[in-house]
Formats: sequence, structure tokens, C-alpha cells
Amino acid sequence: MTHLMEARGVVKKFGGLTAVNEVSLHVNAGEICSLIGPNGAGKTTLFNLISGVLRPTSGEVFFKEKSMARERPENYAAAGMGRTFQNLALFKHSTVIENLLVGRHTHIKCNPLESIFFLGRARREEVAARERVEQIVEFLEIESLRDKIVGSLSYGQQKRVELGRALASDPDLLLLDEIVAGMNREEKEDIARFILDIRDELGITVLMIEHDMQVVMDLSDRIYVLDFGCLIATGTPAEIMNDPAVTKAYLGEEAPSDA
Ligand SMILES: Nc1ncnc2c1ncn2[C@@H]1O[C@H](COP(=O)(O)OP(=O)(O)OP(=O)(O)O)[C@@H](O)[C@H]1O
Repeated sequence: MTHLMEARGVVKKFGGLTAVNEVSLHVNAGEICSLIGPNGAGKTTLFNLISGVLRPTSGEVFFKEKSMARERPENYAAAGMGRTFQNLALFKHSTVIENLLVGRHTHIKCNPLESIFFLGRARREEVAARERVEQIVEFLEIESLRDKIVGSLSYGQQKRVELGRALASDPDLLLLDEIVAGMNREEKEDIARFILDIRDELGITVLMIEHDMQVVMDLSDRIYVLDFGCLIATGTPAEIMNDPAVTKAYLGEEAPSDA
């Protein structure tokens, strides 16, 4: 089977520290996969390597079977990779709609002259962008927030807008970095439902870093576990829950035996 995204033997060193150590993983089209591990395990660094924010010290990332080694970071969205960030990456003084339109910019192909005079292709692209953004607003149930300034929204609402911004680029693979962190139970349940719908209704594959084990166990088809930069386990939620190496990484001790 060909993988939508594959990391092969990826290493990232920061000076003397090996943050990601020979990690190989893949995500198949249509899956929801999670990347978990204790604080400092290397999850965000690995996400940054997958999404082109960082270059690996060695190893390679493939997306749609193409090596991304020479791809410029700004081309990743157009290639079909969308992501959210652990710390919100929104324009706080702009409205929700304006933020979502920024996420749509990868689909704008008109040249500056067409854009200035708002003619032909520029007009068609603008109309298409606004239509798509309105669909996302409806999908994420944020109609009442559409004209609000992002900085005035609650943290949970802003996270939902950031999810919308990532969706606006129509990604094939969506990378979610701790999307439910800081949310209350109700907000988490809403986002969990949206993640399932993103896969089932929009057909978008998801790879997420998540500390909330309830969300991880409920949503994931497969889970990868990192510890000290190394991949220590991979499997279904049931397999991961019963893996002694995972318990040891989280609790710092061997899992109790059945005996
Ligand atoms: N730019 C950097 N320069 C130096 N060290 C870094 C850099 N980025 C990350 N690190 C180190 O790499 C290791 C992995 O960090 P990373 O943020 O990837 O872990 P994480 O699993 O995402 O942690 P958390 O769950 O706390 O977000 C840590 O020891 C961290 O201090």
C-alpha cells in the first residue's frame, strides 16, 4: 500500500541534543493517527519536520510518494498539507472570515495586475474563496462568530477558527498540534466530533499530537508513541493501552504484571 505521508529514518539534532532519533512512520489516506508521548519527547519537532518548518538532520519525508526534501516550506499548503499550531497562529485584529480567507490564499493564482483591477480570474477566485470559506463556517458551526474580531473570542472559539483556517486550504493531510489543549469538556467533545467529520465527510486524513488520552483513544485508528525522540510503540488504541513500554514511558516504571 502506498502511504499518503511517510517519514523514513528522520533525525533532528539541536547541537548535542537529538530531539528526533531515526523515526519512521506513515499515515494512510483516510486514517486518523495520533502521535503521543511525554513532554519533551520530540512530537512538535517531528511535526515541524513533517510540515517543512524544520529540515531533518538526516532521513526524509515523503508526501504523496514525493520526497519533500527540496520543497520550500511555503509550498507545503499548496501540496496538500494543512496544520494548526500549539500556540494559536491567527491574526488577532482581523475578523473570523478574514482569517479563514488567509487560509485560502494557496488557491489564489491570479497575478497582481489582475488582482488590482479585480477582473476576470481575480474576481472568480475571490468569489470561489468566499464560497468555500462560508462552507467551512457552516461546517464548524461558527456562523455567529463570522464577523467577530478573533482577539475578542474565547480560547476554545479561537482554536475552532484556527481549525477552519487550516481547512480553508483544502488539505489532503491535516496536522493538528494539541487542538483540544486548554478546552473545557464540552469544547473538546465538539472538536472530537469535528475531527471525525473532517475525515468522514470531507475525506481529509488526520495526524494529531494530543495529550488528552480520551480524545486519542476515542478517535485514533493507529497511535505512534515517542519517548526521548525515539519511536517506542505503534498500534491500535487497545494495543497501545496494554503496551508495557508505553506505561513505563508515562509513569517511569514497568507496568504491573497480571500475575
Ligand atoms: N529549536 C530548538 N532548539 C533546541 N532544542 C529544542 C528546540 N526545539 C525543541 N528542542 C528540544 O527538543 C526536545 C523535544 O522537544 P519537542 O517540543 O519536540 O517535544 P514535545 O514532545 O513536543 O513536547 P511537549 O509535549 O512538551 O510539547 C526537547 O528537549 C526540547 O527542549
